[in-house]
Amino acid sequence: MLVQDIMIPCNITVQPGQTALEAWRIIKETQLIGLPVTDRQGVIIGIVSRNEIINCGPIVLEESIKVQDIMQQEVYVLKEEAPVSDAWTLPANVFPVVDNSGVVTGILDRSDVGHALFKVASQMFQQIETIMDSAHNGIVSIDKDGIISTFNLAAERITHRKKSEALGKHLSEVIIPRGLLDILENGNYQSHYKFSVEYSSGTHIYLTNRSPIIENGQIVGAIGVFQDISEFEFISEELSSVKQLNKELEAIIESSYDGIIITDRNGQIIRANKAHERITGIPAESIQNMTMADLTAKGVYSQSVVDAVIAQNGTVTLSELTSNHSQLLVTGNPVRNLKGEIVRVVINTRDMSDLNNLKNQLEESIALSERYHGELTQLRSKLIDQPGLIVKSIQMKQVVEVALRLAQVNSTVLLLGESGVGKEVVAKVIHKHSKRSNGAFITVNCGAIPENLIESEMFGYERGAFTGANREGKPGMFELADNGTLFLDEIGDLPLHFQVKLLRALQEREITRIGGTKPIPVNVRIITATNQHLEELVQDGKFREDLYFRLNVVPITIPPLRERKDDIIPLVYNFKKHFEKVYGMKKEFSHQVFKELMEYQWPGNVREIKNVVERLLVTSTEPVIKSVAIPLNNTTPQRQETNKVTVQGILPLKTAQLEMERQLIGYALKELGSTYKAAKALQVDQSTIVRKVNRLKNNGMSL
Ligand SMILES: Nc1ncnc2c1ncn2[C@@H]1O[C@H](COP(=O)(O)OP(=O)(O)OP(=O)(O)O)[C@@H](O)[C@H]1O
Repeated sequence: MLVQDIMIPCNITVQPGQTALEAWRIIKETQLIGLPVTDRQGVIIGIVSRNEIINCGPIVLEESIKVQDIMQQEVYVLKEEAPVSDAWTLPANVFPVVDNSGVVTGILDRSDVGHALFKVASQMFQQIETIMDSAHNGIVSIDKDGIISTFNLAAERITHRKKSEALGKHLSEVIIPRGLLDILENGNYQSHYKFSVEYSSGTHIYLTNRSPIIENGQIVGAIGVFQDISEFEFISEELSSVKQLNKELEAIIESSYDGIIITDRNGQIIRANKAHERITGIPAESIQNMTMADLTAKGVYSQSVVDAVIAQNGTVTLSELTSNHSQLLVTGNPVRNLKGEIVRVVINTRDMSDLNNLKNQLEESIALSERYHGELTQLRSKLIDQPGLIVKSIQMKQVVEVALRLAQVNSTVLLLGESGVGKEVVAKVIHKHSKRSNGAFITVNCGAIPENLIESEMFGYERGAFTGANREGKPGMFELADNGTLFLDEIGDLPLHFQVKLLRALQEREITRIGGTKPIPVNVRIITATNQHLEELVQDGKFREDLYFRLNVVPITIPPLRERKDDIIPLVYNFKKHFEKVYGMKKEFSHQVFKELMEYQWPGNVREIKNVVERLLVTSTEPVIKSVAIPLNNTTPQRQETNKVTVQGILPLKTAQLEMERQLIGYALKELGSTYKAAKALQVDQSTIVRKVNRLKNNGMSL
């Protein structure tokens, strides 16, 4: 606002020599608040104001009182175009106003200046309030006592408190964050300060700038501008997850072995991966400026899959043969906007030549592996097919396969199975296929050696070691089996006192002959066998646990014949052929014979089959044997068969006793296969059988 806008226009002036009364009359007539006093040249030299004339009282009515007597010489002349605020700062109540050439054009009253400035201030205040209310950010100001003095519309919206409720109240009664009060105390400016407030509806995050209001160096209040950025925070989180997603997508596209290009609906290429460069030879950078039409023009593709996708409004797969004879499978997938319009096409290019090569290689590998498999099976069956060894059932094949594998290593093997199942046969297979096959295979039937002889049998003795010993001394089984295999059958019958010695020999790999002082190193592979339950013997204290663990390194269980019936007929044929050769005869078995043999439970297992076949061949007079004439299951006689012993003449009782024992024990051993079983069947101790067998041998009688 300028001086000319609020001045009272007037060009009347008075001379210093004019009477005060004259000046009073002019003021009264014109209603002016004062008149400028000019000299003869028209220069303003003072001012007479209405108040001053009145203050002079009745004296002004006297002719002698001149203007110069009552005028104020300290006069502040204002230019028409000066801002009104200039007048406010000057110490005068009436101001003469002049134009640019210094001619008096008006009079300005200080109270008009005050009114004008107040009006301007009101307008400005109104404007500031409008500006504050139109601000998106909440604005709150407080005075030095924390009383809210400003609270704009955005603050209303953000805090859900009415301006009318907020103004004049202490800040802590209106809003939760009290940070503005801290500013009153510390006077620090706080910029971009983030804080969150928990509401029942959820958490809101705010960003605020707070600053103190300072007047004359004193904090008189504080103002805070704040913004609810919960939405931005959410968007920012969304944005970073979208960015992450974009990165992942890029990584996926780049890691694809297939070529991938993305175009807009017009075929303009937006993106292509490295694999596409590998397949087509067009650098991924230069392809960015191309279209699908360019690629077809270059002969990379014979037709545009983008056009096909647009035409068919869906996924399209095309088969392409490139100029360098690569076969490509090109699939275009449309990407649609919310309206369902196609906006992008993602093209996957697969080089089928690689796949075809791989397919061919795979087929070749399969053929090769089938050939190797066939050869392996042949080799395996060649290995399994040992002369005189029948391995037809799956169970027995598994046993022999394991045995062949174990032949390659030196582990101690424990063969488990009923009497006559073929434990010794399997032990021999292991030995025969091992690196020790050139060494000896020594079998020791632990149950057949008298307790007092076992050590000398196993470890040998030096000359003169004991009475009755060979003069020259004798090597034991360990020495005989050096560099070969020692098969310890019926290991469960080993006397306890010898078990500890055997364990030491196995651990130290050396033995000491009886009567000897020097240990003899031996390189022997130990295979043991038993038809007893060693764990039970261990529990009963009849077998040392440490020896049991030392021997039970690799156990192989040979199933009984009744559990592998597929072996029965091949075994029968095998033994038939064998005994026909031995006895020089040829006979046939009827269907009935095979049926009976198949149905029988074979408690004596393979050994029993062997005996039965021999018996059938030698006892039958017919060329075709019609049935198994002898009772098959007569292997474990429990009844007293008194009529089985016949006396045909007189002979010494001792001789008769020996002969009876020879026949009976010999029969039992042949039928049942072990001293253990024979002892059980004859209802005596096993040691009795062993003792009697030795007595018979000592009497020159063979079993
Ligand atoms: N698979 C087989 N093929 C041919 N003959 C076999 C087969 N299995 C065992 N035999 C024969 O059966 C008889 C008994 O076999 P072997 O002595 O190996 O049995 P074992 O289990 O060791 O018996 P024991 O426990 O009584 O010592 C032997 O004459 C052996 O040749």
